[in-house]
Amino acid sequence: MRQAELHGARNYRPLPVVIARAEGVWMYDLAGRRYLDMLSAYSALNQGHRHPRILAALREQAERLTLASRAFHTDVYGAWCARVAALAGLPVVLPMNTGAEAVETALKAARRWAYDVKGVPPGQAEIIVCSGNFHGRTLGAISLSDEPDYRRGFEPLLTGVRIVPYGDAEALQRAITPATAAFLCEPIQGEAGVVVPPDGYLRQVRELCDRSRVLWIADEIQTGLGRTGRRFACDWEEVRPDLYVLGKALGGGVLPISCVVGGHEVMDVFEPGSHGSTFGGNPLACAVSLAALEVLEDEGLAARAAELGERALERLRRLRAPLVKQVRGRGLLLGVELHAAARPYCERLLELGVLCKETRETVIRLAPPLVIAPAELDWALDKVERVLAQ
Ligand SMILES: Cc1ncc(COP(=O)(O)O)c(CNc2cccc(C(=O)O)c2)c1O
Repeated sequence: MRQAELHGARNYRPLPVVIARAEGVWMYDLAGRRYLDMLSAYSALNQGHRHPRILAALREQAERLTLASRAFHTDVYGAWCARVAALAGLPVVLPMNTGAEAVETALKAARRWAYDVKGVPPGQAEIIVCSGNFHGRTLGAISLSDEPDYRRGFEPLLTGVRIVPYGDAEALQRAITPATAAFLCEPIQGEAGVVVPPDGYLRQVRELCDRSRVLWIADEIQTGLGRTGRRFACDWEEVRPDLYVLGKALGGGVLPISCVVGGHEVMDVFEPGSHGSTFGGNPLACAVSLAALEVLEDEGLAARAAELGERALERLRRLRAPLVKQVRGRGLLLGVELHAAARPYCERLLELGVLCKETRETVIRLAPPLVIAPAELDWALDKVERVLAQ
C-alpha cells in the first residue's frame, strides 16, 4: 500500500484493504482474510471473479493470437460481432475498450448521423442528457455531466449539450429541437446513487424519439448484461434503443472491451479512417467476451439477478432503521440511501467481511456478482442490517 501512496495518483479514495486474490464472489487480502464482494468492480464482474470458462478462453486464445490490429481480419472478431449483434437485436457492432470510449463513439455516430442523414446544419447538432448522469471520465463524457467535481478545471468542454431532469419525459419533449441528434441516458442511473426512473419512462422516451426523429442511445455499461434482472435494463419496458453502449461485464471482469451496437442507418456513417482504436476488437478480448456472454446465458445470470434481487430488495425494505432514507434498485443493482454519510458504514462492513462502496456520499451500493449463492447474499445482508440497525 505504501508504494501506491508514494507513486500512485490520488484520483481514488480506496477503502483500507489490500486485495491479493479473488474467486467467485470472494476476495482475499494479503493476510488471506476473505471478503464478500458487493461492488463487482462497479458491475464489471457480473460473472464473478476469474470464472473458469472465461479464464480458459483467455489462456486458449493467448496461445494463438492476442493482437493484430484492425488493419487485418482476425478469425474471432467476426464471431464476436455476430454474437453481440444477436444479443442486442441490432446488426452493426463497433468495438472499443473502455466504457467512456464507447460513449465517445456513440456521440460521434449521433453527431455525424445528424449531419449526414437527418440534415442538421453543420456544427449545430445537440445531444440531450439527464441530470445526474455518469458516462465516463473523458473530456467528451464529462461535458455531458452536471457534477461540478467531474468538470472543474478540465474546461473548455464540448458544447451542444442540453440537460433535462432524469425520468421526466415532458422535459425531454420540451428540450428537443430540429437540431437534436440524440438523447443519451442510463436506463437506471448508477453513479447518481442507483436511481430508477418512473415506470413507463423508457417507453415514453422511445415514443418521443421516434416521433421527433431523435436517436435514443442507452448507456447500459453498468445496467446491461443481466445486472438488473434482464438482459438489458431496457428490457424491463420491452423497448430497444437505437444504440446500445456496452462495457464492463462484456469482458467478464478479465479484459476491458466495450462497444456500440446499432442499426445500419446510424452505424454506416463510419467509413474507413473515420474512427478506430489500437486494441478495439482485439482477438484476446473478443475470445474472453464470447466466453463471458456464454456464461451469462448458460448460467441464467439475468434471471438469477431478478430473483435474488427481488428478495434482497424486499428484505432491505423491511429494515426499520432511522438511518435509512430509501432503498432502491432492480435485480442485483441496489442502493441504500442514508440520512448520513455512507463511508463510515462501508468501513464497518469491511470489518465484518463485506466489501461495498459509497456512491454520492450517502448511498451504499450493493451489487454483488450475479453468480452469488442465496446463502452468501443472506450472509452479506445480515451484516448490512447489523451495521445499519445500530
Ligand atoms: C453508466 C456508465 N457509463 C460509462 C462508464 C465509463 O466506463 P469506463 O470506466 O470503463 O470508462 C461507467 C463507469 N462506471 C464507473 C463506476 C464507478 C466508478 C467509475 C470511475 O470512473 O471511477 C466508473 C458507467 O457506469
